[in-house]
Amino acid sequence: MATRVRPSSKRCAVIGGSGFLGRHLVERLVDRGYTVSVFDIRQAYELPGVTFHLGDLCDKQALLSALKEVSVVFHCASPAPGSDDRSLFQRVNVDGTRTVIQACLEAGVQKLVLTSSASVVFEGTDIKNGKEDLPYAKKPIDYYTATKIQQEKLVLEACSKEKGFLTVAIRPHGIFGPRDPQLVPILVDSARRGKMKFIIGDGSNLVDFTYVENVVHGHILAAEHLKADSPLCAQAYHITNDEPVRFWDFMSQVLVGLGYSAPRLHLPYALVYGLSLLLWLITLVLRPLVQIKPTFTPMRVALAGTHHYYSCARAKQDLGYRPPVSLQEAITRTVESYPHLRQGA
Ligand SMILES: NC(=O)c1ccc[n+]([C@@H]2O[C@H](COP(=O)([O-])OP(=O)(O)OC[C@H]3O[C@@H](n4cnc5c(N)ncnc54)[C@H](O)[C@@H]3O)[C@@H](O)[C@H]2O)c1
Ligand SMILES: CC(C)=CCC[C@@H](C)[C@H]1CC[C@H]2C3=C(CC[C@]12C)[C@@]1(C)CC[C@H](O)[C@@H](C(=O)O)[C@@H]1CC3
Repeated sequence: MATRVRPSSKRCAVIGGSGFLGRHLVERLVDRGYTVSVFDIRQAYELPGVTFHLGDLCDKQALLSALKEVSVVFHCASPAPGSDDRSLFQRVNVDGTRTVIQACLEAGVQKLVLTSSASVVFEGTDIKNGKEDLPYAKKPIDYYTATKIQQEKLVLEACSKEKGFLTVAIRPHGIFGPRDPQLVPILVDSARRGKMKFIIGDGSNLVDFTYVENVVHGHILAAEHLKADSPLCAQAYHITNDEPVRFWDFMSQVLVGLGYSAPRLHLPYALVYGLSLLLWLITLVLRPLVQIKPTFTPMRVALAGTHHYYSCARAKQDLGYRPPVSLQEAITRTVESYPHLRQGA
């Protein structure tokens, strides 16, 4: 009978390790002495000591070959949140996560750390200092959020001390930093097309934007503190910068830092939200004839015009989490990392 080699606790796999968060996580894990395997549908870079396994996480056999002798799995793969492909979200975030859990159990993985999202409780209305015990959104604002909820439930329900398989979910919010393909590039694209002149609402709404290295720190703390006798088992943790900021001040700082004008004119929130819903309906009706990708989707407008910031007290207490990089330092580093997106570049 073959004996299963006990995996080293420093051998881990990052599913989605070619992505924005995944790559930062891989780099930090390597710095901390972990042996890292990346599993992704694409290879975005090379790094000494990191092995790449190309495959779709819905394919259990492909996953199994990447998880050999791995003790910790970080699952941070997802289709891009801006997509409106409902079946893709269902296939990857829900069915695929079931496959990831199954593969982890078969491969003898001991810990699974899921990158969830604070948006799992967001329904488009204000959240102020939200704690992890807020109920999941009953009317999720888009397919991305709906499937992130199902994904988180699957992973937390799979936690089993009897099976020696422990799970935890990290809920970051508004991740930004160098190489982010979303926030800064979409913002700059909107500014270049003259769409960033307006502030949606009165501009006083507070939100969390979280520096990518702080999010990585939260993931690694969670993996290292997750033990059978710890309070982490089957729990979700908000990881934020712990410095809520006015949405429009943050956007303005990034824009001005890159040489663009800050938005100044105010538009009523209800009007812009209504228009974004109307536009979304029109794009749905016209989809068989023409593909339109609106900049101001109902989700983005809701995020831009409401309060949504979260307490990370639970992470502070159970993980000893403190954000290593302050918001100001994070904005400076981020702006400096995008010379190609500067005005006139
Ligand atoms: N960016 C944010 O603001 C934010 C905030 C909260 C939570 N999250 C979560 O963090 C995680 C990482 O987000 P990101 O911003 O780095 O996204 P990203 O798009 O940069 O990375 C996702 C990675 O997953 C891979 N992937 C997608 N489908 C796959 C599949 N079927 N099989 C294998 N790999 C697949 C992609 O190729 C990509 O490399 C996601 O789970 C996302 O829901 C992101
Ligand atoms: C309306 C406007 C000014 C648009 C430009 C910036 C947006 C592209 C950007 C602002 C807040 C961002 C955000 C996300 C995507 C990009 C933004 C809408 C997420 C929806 C990405 C997916 C994550 O899970 C969400 C989270 O909970 O952290 C993000 C929330 C903030």
